[in-house]
Amino acid sequence: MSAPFFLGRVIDTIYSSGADTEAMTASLTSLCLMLTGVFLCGGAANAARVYLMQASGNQIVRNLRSSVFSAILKQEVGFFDRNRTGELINRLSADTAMVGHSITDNLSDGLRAVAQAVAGVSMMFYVSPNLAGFVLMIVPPLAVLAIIYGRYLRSIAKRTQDALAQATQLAEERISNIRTVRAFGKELSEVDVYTQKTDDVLALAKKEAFIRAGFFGVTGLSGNLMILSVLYKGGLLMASQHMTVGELSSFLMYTFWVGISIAGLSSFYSELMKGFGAGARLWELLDRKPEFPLNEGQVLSPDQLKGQLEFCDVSFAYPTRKEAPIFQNLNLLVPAGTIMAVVGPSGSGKSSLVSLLLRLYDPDAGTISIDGHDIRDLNPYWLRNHIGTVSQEPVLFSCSIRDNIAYGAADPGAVTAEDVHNAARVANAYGFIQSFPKGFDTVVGEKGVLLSGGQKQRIAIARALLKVNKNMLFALDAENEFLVQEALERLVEGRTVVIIAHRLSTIKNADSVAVLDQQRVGECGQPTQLLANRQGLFRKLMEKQAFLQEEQQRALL
Ligand SMILES: Nc1ncnc2c1ncn2[C@@H]1O[C@H](COP(=O)(O)OP(=O)(O)OP(=O)(O)O)[C@@H](O)[C@H]1O
Repeated sequence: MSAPFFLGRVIDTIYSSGADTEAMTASLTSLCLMLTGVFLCGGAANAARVYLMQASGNQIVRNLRSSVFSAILKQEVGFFDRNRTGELINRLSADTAMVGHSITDNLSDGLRAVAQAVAGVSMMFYVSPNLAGFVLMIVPPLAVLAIIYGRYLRSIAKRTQDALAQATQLAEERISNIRTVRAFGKELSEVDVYTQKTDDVLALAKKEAFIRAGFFGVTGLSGNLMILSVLYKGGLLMASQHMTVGELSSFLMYTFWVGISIAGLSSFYSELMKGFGAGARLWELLDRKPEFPLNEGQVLSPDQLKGQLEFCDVSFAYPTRKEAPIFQNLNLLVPAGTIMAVVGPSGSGKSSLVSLLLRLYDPDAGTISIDGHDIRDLNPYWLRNHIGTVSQEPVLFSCSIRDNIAYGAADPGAVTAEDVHNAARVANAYGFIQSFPKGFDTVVGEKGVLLSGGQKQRIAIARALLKVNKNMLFALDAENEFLVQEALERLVEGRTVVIIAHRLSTIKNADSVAVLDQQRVGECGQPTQLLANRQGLFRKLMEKQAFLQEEQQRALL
């Protein structure tokens, strides 16, 4: 707005200088050329500013996303019991985008507004320090108001992102479990629940719009007040001959200019505060130290690792349910190279035992050791790499069967097609994979939903095979069909195995069996010996278990 004014002043100066027409034309031409240059340079500088801010902004968001993702993946399993997937996904996508916006596009516009305001205020002081001092008295109360407003906006942005995370959490859970939702015919009621959650977001957005409108109203009003004060005080100064008409009119122009800059600054400040609010949870995530390290600690050499496993006086309760102990003074010894079947009623803690062995959680008391080394001293990354697991419901990723199997290897990129085929053969998976039109390139769907339970297990066995290490331990919880069982037997040959057993046939193949009862190992010994004890826990459990076939029931009697 001040550019034409500037031009007018310059032309005025040239003509009033009394120079001859030729010189005037020459200076006017050079002035026009200079202004064209400035104009073009200004365009180029603006383009460069926008491009650089966008490019660096995208880089910042990318770095932020990757740091947040890395911080999430480093957390201990207990963290994931407390924080839900959809919520974390929301942090990773929506919160980072908001922070990104507030420090990129917005920052770029903000910097321009700051530069404009500084230039405008400087010119005001240049033209009349006296009048500028008077007009800018409005700034301190405006600044106080801005601080209060900023705090409120930050907290509302934080609450909005939290509400959005809740809605995303619900959507993620229902979409990823659509089969269950559909089986219960809950589609419509779920839509209602989701809409309610988004209503919370809307209510907060309305509040934000209201408070923002109020602040913008006040900043607009203060711009007008500045103009009024210029007219009032400037009029007085002019009357007392302390100011000329030209000075007052140029001062007024600069006041307009500063007023516009303040509007730009308000918008910038609002977005920045929203970004700070959205970022609060991100900084919390980034600063959170996992309860135990991921890749620190002792690493055993292959000849040190024999595979003897011992639970000694272990007491444990899940972090989210400290009041409900799962184990109390549990003791269990699995000699190297033997198979230990763990049995017990549902909820007795069989899977929890495996979680402790993998150090997904730490016991509250007692120790778990491998070849005499407390697993808390071992590098968790190394430990998990030496324990093969196949669970009852293995989770596959939504990529090809080949990629799913190769995932088991330390370096999936180095796995050859032959390695994958061999692993599939040993795991009894080769036949069914080849029967698919796309063979090993078949995509298995999210969590492997496009495969049957047994097929998933056999692919999981092939995946575990690629992780095989000479003296590895195994924790198994999968045995429901013959082909799976046969594959498992090949997988575990000669290794220390803890198997969560559901079938008598599996138990009979084990060297010993441990019965979990009342938060400890109630009975442990050879399966045949335990079966012979009619009053024993194992015998009673076997008699009770519905999965015992009639034939086996008779054999027991
Ligand atoms: N992540 C968790 N947080 C809190 N409690 C849990 C968690 N996982 C399991 N539990 C609780 O721990 C107890 C033991 O569960 P666990 O899964 O180890 O039993 P299980 O013997 O393997 O049962 P099942 O034979 O039914 O699979 C149960 O009461 C369960 O509710």
